[in-house]
Order: sequence, then C-alpha cells, then structure tokens
Amino acid sequence: MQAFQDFYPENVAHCYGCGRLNADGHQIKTFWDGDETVTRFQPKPEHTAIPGFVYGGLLASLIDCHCTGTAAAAMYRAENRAMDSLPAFRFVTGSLQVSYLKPTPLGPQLEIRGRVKEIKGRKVVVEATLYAEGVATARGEVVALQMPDSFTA
Ligand SMILES: CCCCCCCC/C=C\CCCCCCCC(=O)SCCNC(=O)CCNC(=O)[C@H](O)C(C)(C)COP(=O)(O)OP(=O)(O)OC[C@H]1O[C@@H](n2cnc3c(N)ncnc32)[C@H](O)[C@@H]1OP(=O)(O)O
Repeated sequence: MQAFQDFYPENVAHCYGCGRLNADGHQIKTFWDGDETVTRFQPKPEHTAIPGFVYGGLLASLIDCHCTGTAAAAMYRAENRAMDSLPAFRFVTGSLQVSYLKPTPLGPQLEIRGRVKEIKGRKVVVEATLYAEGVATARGEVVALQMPDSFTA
C-alpha cells in the first residue's frame, strides 16, 4: 500500500521529516485508518533526550510531518480525488503546537494517530496523538497551509 508521502511530487520530496528522497531524514509513512491517519516510527538510539527516553524535538517533527501529510490527504478526500491527480496539494506548517504528556520510552515503535479538525479554504487544522505501547505520551496540533509559490526554489 502506498503512503501519502509516496505521492509527493519529486520537487517536494526532500523534507527532513517526510521526504522519501532525503536519505538522512525520517522518511515517515502515513496511511488512512478509517477517518484517522496513522504513522508508525521506530526511534533510534541517537534520538535520545535523557537516556532511555525519546528527544522531544523528534516527537515534534513526527507530529509535524504526520499532520502536513494528513492535511494533503484530507484535501484529496474532500475533493473526492485520487492522490496522484493534478493539481497536487502541497502543505507547509503555519503553526505546530506540542504538549508532552509523559516521558516517551526509547525502544518501542511509536504510533501517531491524526484527525482532521477543520478544513477552511487553504487551511487544514489537524490534531495528533503519539503513543508508545498504547500510552499517549504527546499530543499536538498543526495548522497546515497550502504552500505559497514563494517556496519554489
Ligand atoms: C496525500 C498526497 C499528497 C500528494 C502531493 C502533496 C504535495 C506535497 C505535500 C507536502 C510537501 C512536504 C512538505 C512537508 C512540510 C513539512 C513541514 C515543514 O517543515 S514546512 C516548513 C516550515 N514552515 C514554513 O516555513 C512556513 C512559513 N510561512 C509561510 O510561508 C506563510 O506564513 C504561510 C504559508 C504559513 C501562511 O501564509 P498565507 O499567506 O498563505 O496565509 P494567510 O492567507 O495569511 O492565512 C490563511 C489562513 O491561515 C491562517 N494562518 C496563516 N499563517 C498561520 C500561522 N503561522 N499559524 C496559524 N494560522 C495561520 C490564517 O489565520 C488564515 O486563517 P483563516 O482563513 O483566517 O481562518
């Protein structure tokens, strides 16, 4: 099954969090699960904050790209269009808010689940919860905006 990120056009597939063409990035993969979206990610030893626990910046990055990917997929769903159809939706982060609820253990695979809160014009608001072994350890919200032309290098 193809992930949302597998549909990103080549010129926007280099993001550190989600670009499949960034060999040094996280290359997250996000899928629909009913009305929710899900990403699973295995942190590595270098993603340490305090020994035994995951660095919060990594968790923010995972939530960020999970939510921008969800925003793009949600726009396709809202327009009843296939994800490889044109014009492509490209989203960037307007705001990213993260609450760290509990320390996140380094070891288990993490699961991020997202839900669309609002679609309004070029803006999509997505909320996400990050779980380690079924326990919610972080929660976030992203305001994603369709990418302006000024981002084109
Ligand atoms: C499923 C298949 C898909 C296939 C194809 C998909 C294509 C690929 C998709 C994805 C590519 C991968 C890329 C991932 C990216 C990862 C995340 C990043 O790291 S992104 C880098 C960090 N972010 C920036 O550098 C942004 C810098 N800021 C800007 O460029 C602008 O400020 C921008 C675009 C965020 C907003 O500017 P405006 O001019 O478009 O916005 P205005 O028209 O003023 O507002 C529209 C609405 O948005 C709200 N808004 C605007 N900025 C906001 C902000 N910063 N925070 C909260 N809300 C904001 C406003 O309040 C307004 O809402 P009201 O309509 O009134 O409800």
